[in-house]
Amino acid sequence: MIPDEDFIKDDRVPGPTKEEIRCLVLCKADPNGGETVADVGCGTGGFTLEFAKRANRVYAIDKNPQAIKITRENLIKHGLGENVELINDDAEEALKEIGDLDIIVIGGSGGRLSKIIKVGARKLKGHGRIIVTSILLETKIEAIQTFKKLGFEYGIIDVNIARGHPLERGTMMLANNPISIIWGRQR
Ligand SMILES: C[S@@+](CC[C@H](N)C(=O)[O-])C[C@H]1O[C@@H](n2cnc3c(N)ncnc32)[C@H](O)[C@@H]1O
Repeated sequence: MIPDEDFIKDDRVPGPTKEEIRCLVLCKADPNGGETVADVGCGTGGFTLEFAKRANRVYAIDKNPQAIKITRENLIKHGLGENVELINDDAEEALKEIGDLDIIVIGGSGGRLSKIIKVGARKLKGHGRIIVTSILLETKIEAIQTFKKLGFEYGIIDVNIARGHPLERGTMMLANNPISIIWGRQR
């Protein structure tokens, strides 16, 4: 897993998704090397880089051109990118244009989550899965409701991570913001 501090960051682009959360998303996505993956709302490329190392092909999609630029820079910094296509477009439009997918990770939806999941679901191969990360209560409810409507199996975890920070007298545990991971797959 790539440490958070090894990513190039930008004030105009949120991310990277914290290392421990990337780890759990990979666990739920369970890539074995042969998959085609879409990282929807790639931001700084947190998921894009991890999947570039573990899947066959990755589409990194973001509507913010600065996010695409930073993701490209992070791929280059880490010697990755040969199997990555960067797409600067809105998620729904981009997903319509690309081929079949095994894994879709959604880290940003701009209030269009339900639509994005539905468009993405049409591209999923039989065993395909969609993983959503969410900091908003409303987003996780929307994800679950959409998976239910699609007849998908689904699951959710809330993750609260506290990292140890060394102080003079000991180690202080500092909490990160809680985040939810919601996943769905065809039955
Ligand atoms: C929280 S950031 C994702 C961080 C990323 N997972 C990382 O590790 O750097 C969310 C991103 O989603 C993008 N986004 C939001 N709505 C979108 C949409 N409808 N289509 C494409 N990108 C979108 C934003 O531009 C932003 O860069």
